[in-house]
Amino acid sequence: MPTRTPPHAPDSAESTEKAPANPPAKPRRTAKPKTVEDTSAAKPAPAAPKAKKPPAARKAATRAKAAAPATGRFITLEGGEGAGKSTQVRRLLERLQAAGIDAVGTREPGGSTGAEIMRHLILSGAAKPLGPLAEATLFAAARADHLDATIRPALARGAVVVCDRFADSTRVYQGALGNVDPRLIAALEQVTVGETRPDLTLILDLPAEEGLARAAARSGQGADRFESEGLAFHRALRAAFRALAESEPERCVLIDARGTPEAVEEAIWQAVSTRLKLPSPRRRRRT
Ligand SMILES: Nc1ncnc2c1ncn2[C@@H]1O[C@H](COP(=O)(O)OP(=O)(O)O)[C@@H](O)[C@H]1O
Ligand SMILES: Cc1cn([C@H]2C[C@H](O)[C@@H](COP(=O)(O)OP(=O)(O)O)O2)c(=O)[nH]c1=O
Repeated sequence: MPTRTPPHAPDSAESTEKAPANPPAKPRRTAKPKTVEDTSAAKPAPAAPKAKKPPAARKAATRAKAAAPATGRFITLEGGEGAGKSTQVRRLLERLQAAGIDAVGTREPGGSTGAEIMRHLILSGAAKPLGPLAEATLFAAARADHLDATIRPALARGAVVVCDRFADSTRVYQGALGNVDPRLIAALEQVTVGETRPDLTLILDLPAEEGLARAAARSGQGADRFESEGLAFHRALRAAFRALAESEPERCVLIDARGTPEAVEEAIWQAVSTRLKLPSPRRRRRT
Protein backbone atom coordinates (compact mmCIF):
# COMPACT_ATOMS: atom_id res chain seq x y z
CA MET A 1 0.00 0.00 0.00
CA PRO A 2 1.25 3.45 -0.67
CA THR A 3 1.82 5.44 2.41
CA ARG A 4 1.04 9.04 2.98
CA THR A 5 4.65 9.72 2.56
CA PRO A 6 5.48 9.62 -1.12
CA PRO A 7 6.38 6.35 -2.78
CA HIS A 8 8.94 8.29 -4.63
CA ALA A 9 9.65 11.72 -4.07
CA PRO A 10 12.26 14.05 -4.89
CA ASP A 11 15.46 14.68 -3.09
CA SER A 12 15.65 14.40 0.60
CA ALA A 13 17.78 16.49 2.86
CA GLU A 14 20.16 13.70 3.67
CA SER A 15 20.28 11.87 0.41
CA THR A 16 22.30 12.88 -2.59
CA GLU A 17 20.01 10.83 -4.80
CA LYS A 18 16.71 11.70 -6.32
CA ALA A 19 15.68 8.10 -5.77
CA PRO A 20 13.28 6.96 -3.16
CA ALA A 21 15.27 6.03 -0.17
CA ASN A 22 13.63 3.40 1.91
CA PRO A 23 12.66 -0.07 1.79
CA PRO A 24 13.65 -1.38 -0.58
CA ALA A 25 16.18 1.31 -1.48
CA LYS A 26 15.94 1.97 -5.19
CA PRO A 27 18.76 3.53 -7.15
CA ARG A 28 17.44 6.57 -8.95
CA ARG A 29 19.30 5.53 -12.02
CA THR A 30 22.40 3.60 -12.73
CA ALA A 31 24.70 6.28 -11.50
CA LYS A 32 23.51 9.77 -11.06
CA PRO A 33 23.54 11.29 -7.66
CA LYS A 34 22.07 14.75 -7.35
CA THR A 35 22.91 17.55 -5.05
CA VAL A 36 20.07 18.62 -2.85
CA GLU A 37 18.61 22.03 -3.32
CA ASP A 38 16.32 22.27 -0.33
CA THR A 39 17.63 21.03 2.94
CA SER A 40 14.27 21.36 4.69
CA ALA A 41 12.77 18.74 2.47
CA ALA A 42 10.69 15.95 3.85
CA LYS A 43 12.16 12.55 3.19
CA PRO A 44 10.27 10.72 0.52
CA ALA A 45 9.52 7.06 0.83
CA PRO A 46 9.15 4.54 -1.94
CA ALA A 47 6.03 2.55 -2.43
CA ALA A 48 5.87 0.00 0.30
CA PRO A 49 5.89 -3.53 -1.06
CA LYS A 50 2.40 -4.97 -1.06
CA ALA A 51 1.19 -8.51 -0.99
CA LYS A 52 0.40 -9.56 -4.55
CA LYS A 53 -3.00 -10.99 -5.35
CA PRO A 54 -3.22 -13.66 -8.02
CA PRO A 55 -3.14 -12.03 -11.48
CA ALA A 56 -6.86 -12.52 -12.25
CA ALA A 57 -7.97 -11.17 -8.88
CA ARG A 58 -5.52 -8.32 -9.23
CA LYS A 59 -6.88 -7.39 -12.66
CA ALA A 60 -10.47 -7.49 -11.43
CA ALA A 61 -9.56 -5.34 -8.43
CA THR A 62 -7.79 -2.89 -10.69
CA ARG A 63 -10.76 -2.66 -13.03
CA ALA A 64 -13.04 -2.03 -10.07
CA LYS A 65 -10.67 0.61 -8.76
CA ALA A 66 -10.41 2.24 -12.17
CA ALA A 67 -14.18 2.30 -12.47
CA ALA A 68 -14.76 3.67 -8.96
CA PRO A 69 -15.08 7.42 -8.83
CA ALA A 70 -11.75 8.83 -7.79
CA THR A 71 -12.21 11.52 -5.22
CA GLY A 72 -8.62 12.70 -5.13
CA ARG A 73 -6.77 15.01 -7.49
CA PHE A 74 -4.03 13.98 -9.89
CA ILE A 75 -1.28 16.51 -10.64
CA THR A 76 1.66 15.79 -12.94
CA LEU A 77 4.85 17.79 -13.52
CA GLU A 78 6.55 17.58 -16.89
CA GLY A 79 9.41 19.24 -18.72
CA GLY A 80 12.97 18.74 -19.87
CA GLU A 81 15.96 17.48 -17.94
CA GLY A 82 16.96 19.65 -14.97
CA ALA A 83 13.89 21.88 -15.26
CA GLY A 84 13.29 21.54 -11.51
CA LYS A 85 10.46 18.99 -11.52
CA SER A 86 11.59 16.92 -8.57
CA THR A 87 12.46 20.04 -6.58
CA GLN A 88 8.98 21.38 -7.19
CA VAL A 89 7.19 18.08 -6.55
CA ARG A 90 8.79 18.11 -3.13
CA ARG A 91 7.88 21.73 -2.48
CA LEU A 92 4.29 21.25 -3.61
CA LEU A 93 3.91 18.18 -1.40
CA GLU A 94 5.21 20.12 1.57
CA ARG A 95 2.69 22.89 0.94
CA LEU A 96 -0.20 20.51 0.56
CA GLN A 97 0.79 18.52 3.64
CA ALA A 98 1.27 21.71 5.66
CA ALA A 99 -2.32 22.59 4.75
CA GLY A 100 -3.39 19.26 6.25
CA ILE A 101 -4.12 17.67 2.86
CA ASP A 102 -3.43 14.00 2.26
CA ALA A 103 -0.80 14.25 -0.51
CA VAL A 104 1.30 11.52 -2.10
CA GLY A 105 4.43 12.12 -4.18
CA THR A 106 5.50 9.70 -6.84
CA ARG A 107 7.46 9.57 -10.08
CA GLU A 108 7.89 7.97 -13.46
CA PRO A 109 9.41 5.82 -14.56
CA GLY A 110 8.94 4.12 -11.21
CA GLY A 111 6.66 4.80 -8.26
CA SER A 112 5.88 1.15 -7.52
CA THR A 113 8.00 -1.89 -6.86
CA GLY A 114 7.65 -3.34 -10.36
CA ALA A 115 8.00 -0.01 -12.12
CA GLU A 116 11.16 0.86 -10.20
CA ILE A 117 12.75 -2.32 -11.57
CA MET A 118 11.78 -1.24 -15.07
CA ARG A 119 13.13 2.25 -14.42
CA HIS A 120 16.54 0.78 -13.79
CA LEU A 121 16.36 -1.24 -16.98
CA ILE A 122 15.29 1.70 -19.16
CA LEU A 123 17.55 4.40 -17.75
CA SER A 124 20.61 2.17 -17.85
CA GLY A 125 20.24 2.34 -21.64
CA ALA A 126 19.90 -1.45 -21.88
CA ALA A 127 16.75 -1.11 -24.00
CA LYS A 128 18.12 1.68 -26.22
CA PRO A 129 19.27 -0.68 -29.01
CA LEU A 130 15.69 -1.95 -29.29
CA GLY A 131 14.56 1.53 -30.29
CA PRO A 132 11.89 4.02 -29.19
CA LEU A 133 8.98 1.67 -29.88
CA ALA A 134 10.30 -0.88 -27.38
CA GLU A 135 11.08 1.89 -24.92
CA ALA A 136 7.53 3.26 -25.26
CA THR A 137 6.08 -0.15 -24.41
CA LEU A 138 8.42 -0.52 -21.44
CA PHE A 139 7.38 2.89 -20.10
CA ALA A 140 3.75 1.89 -20.62
CA ALA A 141 4.21 -1.41 -18.77
CA ALA A 142 5.87 0.38 -15.88
CA ARG A 143 3.02 2.94 -15.88
CA ALA A 144 0.38 0.22 -15.70
CA ASP A 145 1.95 -1.17 -12.52
CA HIS A 146 2.43 2.30 -11.07
CA LEU A 147 -1.21 3.21 -11.65
CA ASP A 148 -2.41 -0.07 -10.24
CA ALA A 149 -0.21 -0.17 -7.15
CA THR A 150 0.15 3.48 -6.22
CA ILE A 151 -1.84 6.12 -8.08
CA ARG A 152 -5.36 4.68 -8.23
CA PRO A 153 -5.47 3.52 -4.60
CA ALA A 154 -4.31 6.98 -3.44
CA LEU A 155 -6.86 8.78 -5.61
CA ALA A 156 -9.60 6.43 -4.46
CA ARG A 157 -9.00 7.35 -0.85
CA GLY A 158 -9.17 11.04 -1.75
CA ALA A 159 -5.48 11.99 -1.76
CA VAL A 160 -3.77 14.51 -3.99
CA VAL A 161 -1.21 12.62 -6.08
CA VAL A 162 1.74 14.64 -7.34
CA CYS A 163 3.71 12.77 -9.99
CA ASP A 164 7.13 13.67 -11.42
CA ARG A 165 6.56 12.86 -15.13
CA PHE A 166 3.74 10.77 -16.55
CA ALA A 167 2.23 9.87 -19.91
CA ASP A 168 3.11 13.23 -21.50
CA SER A 169 6.75 12.22 -21.26
CA THR A 170 5.99 9.20 -23.47
CA ARG A 171 4.14 11.43 -25.93
CA VAL A 172 7.12 13.78 -26.11
CA TYR A 173 10.22 11.57 -25.75
CA GLN A 174 9.06 8.47 -27.61
CA GLY A 175 6.33 10.09 -29.73
CA ALA A 176 7.44 13.54 -30.86
CA LEU A 177 11.19 12.87 -30.51
CA GLY A 178 11.33 9.13 -31.09
CA ASN A 179 8.91 9.14 -34.01
CA VAL A 180 6.83 6.32 -32.61
CA ASP A 181 3.50 6.25 -34.44
CA PRO A 182 1.10 8.58 -32.58
CA ARG A 183 -1.66 5.97 -32.93
CA LEU A 184 0.43 3.52 -30.93
CA ILE A 185 1.27 6.13 -28.29
CA ALA A 186 -2.44 6.98 -28.00
CA ALA A 187 -3.41 3.29 -27.81
CA LEU A 188 -0.85 2.58 -25.08
CA GLU A 189 -2.15 5.56 -23.16
CA GLN A 190 -5.72 4.41 -23.57
CA VAL A 191 -5.07 0.94 -22.15
CA THR A 192 -2.75 1.98 -19.34
CA VAL A 193 -4.05 5.37 -18.21
CA GLY A 194 -7.68 4.97 -19.25
CA GLU A 195 -9.80 7.32 -17.19
CA THR A 196 -6.99 8.12 -14.76
CA ARG A 197 -5.90 11.20 -16.64
CA PRO A 198 -4.20 14.03 -14.75
CA ASP A 199 -6.49 16.82 -13.55
CA LEU A 200 -3.64 19.28 -13.93
CA THR A 201 -0.28 19.10 -15.69
CA LEU A 202 2.39 21.67 -14.88
CA ILE A 203 4.93 21.92 -17.67
CA LEU A 204 8.18 23.45 -16.42
CA ASP A 205 9.69 25.44 -19.23
CA LEU A 206 13.38 26.31 -19.37
CA PRO A 207 15.93 26.80 -22.18
CA ALA A 208 17.56 23.45 -22.89
CA GLU A 209 21.05 24.78 -22.13
CA GLU A 210 20.00 25.89 -18.65
CA GLY A 211 18.27 22.62 -17.87
CA LEU A 212 21.27 20.58 -18.97
CA ALA A 213 23.63 22.79 -16.96
CA ARG A 214 21.48 22.31 -13.87
CA ALA A 215 21.28 18.57 -14.48
CA ALA A 216 25.06 18.33 -14.97
CA ALA A 217 25.74 20.30 -11.79
CA ARG A 218 23.35 18.01 -9.96
CA SER A 219 24.59 14.69 -11.18
CA GLY A 220 28.33 14.73 -10.60
CA GLN A 221 28.46 11.45 -12.56
CA GLY A 222 27.51 10.21 -15.98
CA ALA A 223 24.35 11.31 -17.73
CA ASP A 224 21.58 8.74 -18.14
CA ARG A 225 19.99 7.35 -21.31
CA PHE A 226 18.18 10.57 -22.26
CA GLU A 227 20.41 13.22 -20.67
CA SER A 228 23.22 12.03 -22.88
CA GLU A 229 21.35 13.03 -26.06
CA GLY A 230 22.67 16.18 -27.76
CA LEU A 231 21.54 19.78 -27.41
CA ALA A 232 19.35 19.61 -30.53
CA PHE A 233 17.37 16.77 -28.92
CA HIS A 234 16.82 18.82 -25.76
CA ARG A 235 15.79 21.90 -27.72
CA ALA A 236 13.27 19.79 -29.61
CA LEU A 237 12.02 18.40 -26.30
CA ARG A 238 11.33 21.87 -25.02
CA ALA A 239 9.47 22.78 -28.20
CA ALA A 240 7.38 19.60 -27.99
CA PHE A 241 6.43 20.24 -24.36
CA ARG A 242 5.47 23.83 -25.22
CA ALA A 243 3.34 22.61 -28.11
CA LEU A 244 1.65 20.10 -25.81
CA ALA A 245 0.84 22.84 -23.28
CA GLU A 246 -0.69 24.89 -26.07
CA SER A 247 -2.73 22.00 -27.41
CA GLU A 248 -4.39 21.17 -24.07
CA PRO A 249 -4.87 24.45 -22.22
CA GLU A 250 -7.66 23.05 -19.99
CA ARG A 251 -5.30 20.53 -18.47
CA CYS A 252 -1.83 22.03 -18.91
CA VAL A 253 -0.19 25.14 -17.49
CA LEU A 254 3.20 26.28 -18.77
CA ILE A 255 5.36 27.38 -15.83
CA ASP A 256 8.37 29.63 -16.37
CA ALA A 257 11.09 27.59 -14.64
CA ARG A 258 13.88 30.17 -15.02
CA GLY A 259 13.21 31.89 -11.70
CA THR A 260 14.38 30.97 -8.24
CA PRO A 261 12.98 27.79 -6.72
CA GLU A 262 10.78 30.01 -4.54
CA ALA A 263 9.40 31.93 -7.54
CA VAL A 264 8.66 28.71 -9.41
CA GLU A 265 7.01 27.25 -6.31
CA GLU A 266 4.78 30.31 -6.07
CA ALA A 267 3.75 30.09 -9.73
CA ILE A 268 2.90 26.41 -9.24
CA TRP A 269 0.88 27.12 -6.12
CA GLN A 270 -1.07 29.80 -7.99
CA ALA A 271 -1.88 27.33 -10.76
CA VAL A 272 -2.84 24.55 -8.34
CA SER A 273 -5.02 26.71 -6.15
CA THR A 274 -6.79 28.44 -9.02
CA ARG A 275 -7.26 25.41 -11.27
CA LEU A 276 -8.17 22.71 -8.75
CA LYS A 277 -10.70 22.40 -6.02
CA LEU A 278 -8.45 20.79 -3.44
CA PRO A 279 -9.80 18.19 -1.03
CA SER A 280 -10.57 19.26 2.51
CA PRO A 281 -7.83 18.96 5.09
CA ARG A 282 -7.77 15.71 7.01
CA ARG A 283 -9.29 15.79 10.46
CA ARG A 284 -6.66 15.55 13.13
CA ARG A 285 -7.14 12.62 15.48
CA ARG A 286 -7.62 13.49 19.11
CA THR A 287 -5.05 11.99 21.41
N1 LIG B 1 14.67 27.25 -9.90
C1 LIG B 1 15.90 26.73 -9.83
N2 LIG B 1 16.98 27.51 -10.01
C2 LIG B 1 18.24 26.99 -9.95
N3 LIG B 1 18.50 25.68 -9.70
C3 LIG B 1 17.46 24.86 -9.52
C4 LIG B 1 16.11 25.34 -9.57
N4 LIG B 1 15.27 24.29 -9.36
C5 LIG B 1 16.07 23.21 -9.19
N5 LIG B 1 17.36 23.55 -9.26
C6 LIG B 1 18.52 22.66 -9.15
O1 LIG B 1 18.73 22.13 -10.45
C7 LIG B 1 19.02 20.74 -10.39
C8 LIG B 1 17.94 19.97 -11.16
O2 LIG B 1 16.71 20.09 -10.46
P1 LIG B 1 15.71 18.88 -10.39
O3 LIG B 1 14.58 19.30 -9.52
O4 LIG B 1 16.40 17.63 -10.04
O5 LIG B 1 15.23 18.81 -11.93
P2 LIG B 1 14.45 17.69 -12.75
O6 LIG B 1 13.75 16.81 -11.75
O7 LIG B 1 13.50 18.46 -13.58
O8 LIG B 1 15.45 16.96 -13.57
C9 LIG B 1 19.10 20.38 -8.91
O9 LIG B 1 20.44 20.44 -8.51
C10 LIG B 1 18.29 21.48 -8.24
O10 LIG B 1 18.73 21.71 -6.93
C1 LIG C 1 8.10 8.70 -17.87
C2 LIG C 1 9.04 8.78 -19.04
C3 LIG C 1 10.35 9.23 -18.88
N1 LIG C 1 11.17 9.30 -19.93
C4 LIG C 1 12.57 9.75 -19.73
C5 LIG C 1 12.71 11.19 -19.39
C6 LIG C 1 13.94 11.25 -18.53
O1 LIG C 1 15.07 11.43 -19.37
C7 LIG C 1 14.00 9.87 -17.92
C8 LIG C 1 13.56 9.88 -16.49
O2 LIG C 1 14.65 10.12 -15.72
P1 LIG C 1 14.63 11.12 -14.51
O3 LIG C 1 15.87 10.90 -13.78
O4 LIG C 1 13.39 10.98 -13.74
O5 LIG C 1 14.69 12.45 -15.34
P2 LIG C 1 14.48 13.93 -14.86
O6 LIG C 1 15.41 14.17 -13.72
O7 LIG C 1 14.76 14.79 -16.04
O8 LIG C 1 13.04 13.99 -14.50
O9 LIG C 1 13.12 9.03 -18.67
C9 LIG C 1 10.75 8.92 -21.20
O10 LIG C 1 11.53 8.98 -22.16
N2 LIG C 1 9.47 8.49 -21.38
C10 LIG C 1 8.59 8.40 -20.35
O11 LIG C 1 7.42 8.00 -20.53
